Amino acid sequence: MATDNASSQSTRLFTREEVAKHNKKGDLWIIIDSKVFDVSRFANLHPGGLGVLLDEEVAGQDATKIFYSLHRHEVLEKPAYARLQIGHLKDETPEIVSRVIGELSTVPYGEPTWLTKGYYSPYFKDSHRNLQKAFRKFVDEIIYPDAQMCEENGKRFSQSVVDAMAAKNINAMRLGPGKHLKGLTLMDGLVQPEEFDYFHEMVINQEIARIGARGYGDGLLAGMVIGLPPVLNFGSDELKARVVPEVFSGKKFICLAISEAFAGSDVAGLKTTATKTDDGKHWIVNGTKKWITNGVFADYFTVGCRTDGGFTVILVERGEGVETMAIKTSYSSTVGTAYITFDNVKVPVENTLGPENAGLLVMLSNFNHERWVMACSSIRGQRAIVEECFKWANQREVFGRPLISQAVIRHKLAAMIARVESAQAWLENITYQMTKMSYKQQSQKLAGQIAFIKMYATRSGQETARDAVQIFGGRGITRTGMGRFIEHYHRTITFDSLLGGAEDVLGDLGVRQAVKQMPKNARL
Ligand code: HEM
Repeated sequence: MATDNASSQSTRLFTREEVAKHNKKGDLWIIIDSKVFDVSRFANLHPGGLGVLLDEEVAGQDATKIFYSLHRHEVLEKPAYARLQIGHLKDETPEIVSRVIGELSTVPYGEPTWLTKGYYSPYFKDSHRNLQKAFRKFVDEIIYPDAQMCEENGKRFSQSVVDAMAAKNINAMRLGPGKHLKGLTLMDGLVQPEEFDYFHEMVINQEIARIGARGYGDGLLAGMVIGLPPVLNFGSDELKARVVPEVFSGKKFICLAISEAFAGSDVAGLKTTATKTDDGKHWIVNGTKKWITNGVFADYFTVGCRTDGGFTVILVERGEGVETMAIKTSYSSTVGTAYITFDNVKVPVENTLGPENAGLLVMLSNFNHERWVMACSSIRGQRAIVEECFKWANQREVFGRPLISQAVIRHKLAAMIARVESAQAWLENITYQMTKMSYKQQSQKLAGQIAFIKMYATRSGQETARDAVQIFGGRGITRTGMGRFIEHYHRTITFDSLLGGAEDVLGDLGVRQAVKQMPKNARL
């Protein structure tokens, strides 16, 4: 994503006849979208080989069509390649535009309806639209380049990105509406803390999901999104006053440490223990945790522990007895997914989150919001894949015709569009309900709906991933080039389907919730 810098490279003007004279090894020009490139020296270095550039339909010719069937437009935006442009054709102007930072996509279904020109929505007000506009620019400019780099090199986000987010209080907004926003200037004052609602939060979640870097998306403080709420909602005032500002400002990192090799969705089966010292002033925590997002670099761990009378949540600080090791998963190590061991870790009892032995409640109270956040991101990630497929199907030619002219491809696109549109519409409805309900009402009335939408979002995402690979063919399983976002999505969508509860567990939860509401007198 960048501005169209190639077209400003040179103002030299050529005719097609002039370009055609440069058609041999050592003197080789080509035309791409009315821009003239001198590839004489580059040809030997061309990743696709020299031979293809010497083809009589390419050398000295207009190679626009063939170029775009083999390369993403971003290739021409890379400085190393952009500088091959020596001018452009007289009386012709480029047709293909680069994606401009911060702008909306004009590809059909590339944006949800509320962001598509000519459509309406009852949910989004000016403050949502203003936030979306400013935040998209922020994501394109600051987060996207870092995401692409880190996803590749496996390192965690650059601190400058987190600092920039903190300066606009984006980290605080990711925790949703609530008292924690009081007195903060949100996105340079675009939204007032008291008007910030779940639709604003949806905007933040969905814009971040556009970066096409699933691992980095989780690496960028997903641990805070799930690990800090128990501190905010159940921590003592002293604990909150110390920990929350450190985390919001990006100076310290936090993660949620519940799942273990012994138990995942089955919270009651956890084995990590916390026992009180004789003087009652400390907990001694022992055990292991697995698949902990951001655990590798976390300073704080919101840990689910077995205690004498049940289950208690305790905030453990990195220190003696805490070891974290990176787990290699199928997304990149930029996430900081950890295996954690707690070996006789001494924690002040003041770090207990919520009442002793009421830890299940502490955890459950967070699950709905966490799953809703995941649904927001997953649905937006799915839409980005629909856009990729739509573009590819239009620009790719097979058997002399665009791919989109094949009924089987249109059929796949139809199913993809229907899935993402229905998921987004359902999500907006649930979000609207959330804006009208207290947290308690949400737990009573929306736990099932949220479980279902999370299940539907990730199940439909996996179908879309499979269809997208079929549309892209070999490119859909290749990490670089045309299909790189498809390959990435196909590899990482499985994460969405497991985090926050596996699909079957969520589906079952939703039905069990509904059974509880079943009227006793209902009969066929
Ligand atoms: C300024 C002109 C060009 C530049 C800068 C360029 C650059 C590249 C780059 C960076 C790749 C690696 C794959 C990727 O990152 O997408 C590539 C692959 C390739 N290029 Fe080019 N290219 C140019 C023109 C052409 C033209 C005109 C053809 C016409 C046949 C061509 C044919 C290929 C082929 C066949 C591949 C391999 C594609 C694959 O593995 O799927 N390139 N090119």
